[in-house]
Amino acid sequence: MALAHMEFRAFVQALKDDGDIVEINEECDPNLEVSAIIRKVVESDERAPLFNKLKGQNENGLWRILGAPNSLRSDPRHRYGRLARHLNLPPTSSMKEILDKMVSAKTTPPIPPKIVETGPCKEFRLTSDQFDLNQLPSPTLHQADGGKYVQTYGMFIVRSPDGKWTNWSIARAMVHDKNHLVGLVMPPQHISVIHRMWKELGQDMPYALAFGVPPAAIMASSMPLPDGLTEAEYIGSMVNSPLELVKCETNELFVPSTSEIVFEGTCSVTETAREGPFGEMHGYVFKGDSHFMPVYTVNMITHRKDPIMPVCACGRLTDETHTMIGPLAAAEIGYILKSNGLPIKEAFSPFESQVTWVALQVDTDKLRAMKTNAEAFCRQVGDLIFKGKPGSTIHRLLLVGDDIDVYDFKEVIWAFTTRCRPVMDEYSYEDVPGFPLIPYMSHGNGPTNKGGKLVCDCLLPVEYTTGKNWEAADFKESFPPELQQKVLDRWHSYGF
Ligand SMILES: Cc1cc2c3c(c1C)C(C)(C)C[C@@H](O)N3c1c(nc(O)[nH]c1=O)N2C[C@H](O)[C@H](O)[C@H](O)COP(=O)(O)O
Ligand SMILES: [K+]
Repeated sequence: MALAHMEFRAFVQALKDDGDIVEINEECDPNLEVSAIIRKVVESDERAPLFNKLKGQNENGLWRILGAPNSLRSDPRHRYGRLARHLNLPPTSSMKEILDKMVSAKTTPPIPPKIVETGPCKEFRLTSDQFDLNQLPSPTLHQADGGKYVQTYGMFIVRSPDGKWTNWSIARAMVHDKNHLVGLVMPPQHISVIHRMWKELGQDMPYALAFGVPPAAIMASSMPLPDGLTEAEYIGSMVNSPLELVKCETNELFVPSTSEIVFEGTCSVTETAREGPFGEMHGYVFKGDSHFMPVYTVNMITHRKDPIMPVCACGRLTDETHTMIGPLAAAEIGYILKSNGLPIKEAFSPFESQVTWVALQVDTDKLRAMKTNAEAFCRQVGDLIFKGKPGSTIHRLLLVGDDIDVYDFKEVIWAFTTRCRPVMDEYSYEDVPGFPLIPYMSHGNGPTNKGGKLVCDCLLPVEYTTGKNWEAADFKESFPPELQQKVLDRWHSYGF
């Protein structure tokens, strides 16, 4: 068996070994029952449900479902254990260690994938007359959804027409009919950039949609890595070994050879169909709210025996859209600011902000050495992030001092509510791309795709000049260390 971060089935086994899976062997209905269970799981950080028996499963077990593949564990010591298992890190890893791992390949040479002749994903092949996506256990995830969202944790593989850039990313897609999907393809995402390249050529875009890919790959698929970067070689470098890919049957693309399930086909550059609504990452389904999006033809399905389809039943906290989209964007944002010489130490997207904020911990010694001022510094940060793609899903950047742990929301919200004077300490951005999935954008008062962003200065003026001139009125800062130690040592003998 391969290592968990390199093969999905090994990953599922690792979760079982961690006692982090509940196997459900009684038949469940992919129409709402499965996602109701997953929703209850992710709203209570329960163990991940593996549905072994589903209505509509075919004679080769196509397919089972693993819900909540990358959500949180309730034990605080292993809170991010499922994410850690995606990256071959210890289950006790912190979010900082996980995100540091995700940016580690920025400074190591890419390791191109290795092409292999065949692999487990080729055990079964179904041509389009041999399957019906409506008969297979495609799940309906929220009762007001516009369709069966079969694609929520698979990896789209698309390549520029000149073959130079292969992009791996997650984007949602629902069943359109027995052999078609319709999916969200929206700017500035790379799948949309590459789709437009094919559209200019007047040719439909070949794609592969691989489900149950190496966990390290699905993490990078959800990260806004630079334009033109081929995730396969970034991941190879990150895990320090080449990914093994095998060629598709019906086009020139390559998929991870151990993928559980692979859909192959072309994405139309002319034909669109109604897509959505979908219970999305900010926790809302707006009834009847659909838009015309590109139609994907599924020409072939290949799969392993008894394959497992990973499913993210997204919505309110805390699921994969929160543990991945915000934090991975924060990792990229932090990297961009540091590589532009700005004194940023840590970057994180708090779940409690529904991952619409990124908190940036500032090295205030370095800040003071810059002899800058609040407006200039905040504008420098905002211009770098809000005008670029990695910041596209983020609407508030909070600058906080060295004493604030950005991975702890209690710390972030304390600094925000006490050090950032509303309006005066906030720098607005209206002439930048906005994130249309946030309800105050899609169903708000202003333009859907533009503006609504702020840089919030949660640094007090002294932090720019002479440094922190206060003590926190708390146990840690308002008592001499020896007294703190004495109290801790005697805590039980006092009677607590
Ligand atoms: C982890 C994860 C990420 C995403 C999504 C989901 C999950 C679970 C869905 C559950 C399917 C919900 C949907 O909102 N979804 C999604 C999406 N980006 C889109 O353009 N469209 C989408 O429908 N991302 C985020 C993208 O994956 C990242 O922004 C990534 O950076 C994109 O890659 P690239 O274009 O930067 O290469
Ligand atoms: K990506």
